[in-house]
Amino acid sequence: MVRAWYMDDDEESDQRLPHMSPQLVDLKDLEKIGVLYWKLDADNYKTDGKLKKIREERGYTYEDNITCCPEKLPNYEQKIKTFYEEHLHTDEEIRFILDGSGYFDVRDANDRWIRIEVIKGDLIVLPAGIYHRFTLDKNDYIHALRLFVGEPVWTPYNRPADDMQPRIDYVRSLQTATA
Ligand SMILES: CSCCC(=O)C(=O)O
Ligand SMILES: [Fe+2]
Repeated sequence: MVRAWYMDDDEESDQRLPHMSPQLVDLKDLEKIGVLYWKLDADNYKTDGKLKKIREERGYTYEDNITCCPEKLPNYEQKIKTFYEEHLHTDEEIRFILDGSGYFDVRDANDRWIRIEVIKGDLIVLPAGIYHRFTLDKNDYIHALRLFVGEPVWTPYNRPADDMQPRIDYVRSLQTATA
């Protein structure tokens, strides 16, 4: 099961540390803010049909993969910095972790940081318009599939991006969800 928690207030120390407060977050809480999660078999996903089914249901037609580690990611230092700047996208961010681990941080409805630990076999979908960021953990390694609906657009829009339509739509969806 995915592990998630509210982050502690320590903004000084290494982003790669867990920054775990005692307040845990469960899947239902993640669903309320539009974050979806599945546990799949990362060794057999090509043949067991489960990812295929999700892809068909959600229209994920595009796929490539990304390896984040100093040796494999071109422009590593810059990319790691960019991933950790608070941003949103106009589309879902979909990652299936094939190996390694890391943290996706997402803002909850009250603007508090929730840290989601992702490990091998985790498929996570962040909704369009959610403010978020990504960091590697102390193992400095993750290998993930990136999925997308149609031609991929990876552009991050750093906060503040409150006037963008996907942000407006996302905020509205939160209000409906909690009404
Ligand atoms: C887990 S994949 C690495 C991070 C990433 O692709 C992103 O933040 O866009
Ligand atoms: Fe992102």
